[in-house]
Amino acid sequence: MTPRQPPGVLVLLRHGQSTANAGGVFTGWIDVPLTPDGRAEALAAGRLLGAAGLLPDVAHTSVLRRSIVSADLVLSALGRDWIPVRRTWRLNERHYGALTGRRKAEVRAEAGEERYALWRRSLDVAPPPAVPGTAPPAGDPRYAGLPPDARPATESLADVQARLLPYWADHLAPDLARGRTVLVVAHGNSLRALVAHLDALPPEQVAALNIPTGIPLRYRFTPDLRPAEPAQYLDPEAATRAAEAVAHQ
Ligand SMILES: O=C(O)[C@@H](CO)OP(=O)(O)O
Repeated sequence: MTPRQPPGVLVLLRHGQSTANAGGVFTGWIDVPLTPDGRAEALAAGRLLGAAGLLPDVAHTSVLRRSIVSADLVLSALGRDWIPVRRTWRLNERHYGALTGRRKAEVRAEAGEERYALWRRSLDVAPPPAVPGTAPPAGDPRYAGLPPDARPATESLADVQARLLPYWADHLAPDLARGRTVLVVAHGNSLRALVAHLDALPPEQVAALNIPTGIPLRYRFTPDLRPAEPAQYLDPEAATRAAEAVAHQ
């Protein structure tokens, strides 16, 4: 029997700061660009990966440009623009329903602290659905091939997990099983959904989980693709500070 290859390393990265992040706006599936600071964060993430000797063999992004451009910047900083990159709507940010495009401070004042926290961080509560035709995927050609039952009007974090886990099983896990270093550049809530799954977090820990922009999070695995140790941010102090800032938005 040939011995199994040791699994590869997974690096999760939330895109750099977007214009909506900077403006305190619920983003979801809106396709906003990075700010200049966000571009700098992505380049710095590339340098952190290089310093840690983590050179991606393959990358995966959502179909939203803040993740696409962040991945491009990371790979260019590493001189690895040539690796294969796959894009999927399954890594998109959580669809924020009727909150999409609204200012967070305004929603919090209207809905109250408790509902605001449930909408942002609970596992099961989805925001109210978007009025049909007012938010992507409506009218956006990148989603033209999505079947009607995969076109969200809102999503809870559990809904995000349900659409993301097939991608983990079909693409991310097989890349890792082949020993590849796998870079996933995605979003605050799609990464919360993946981390909650990988770390088997109970709902109360999911509610307290915040992912900072632009700081790589490294996972090493056992042969059956369970985390071999707690995942590590490549800049832990900056990650703690930035995650607290996200929590208090
Ligand atoms: O607006 C969003 O789509 C997300 C991530 O930016 O925000 P939050 O951290 O409130 O879930």
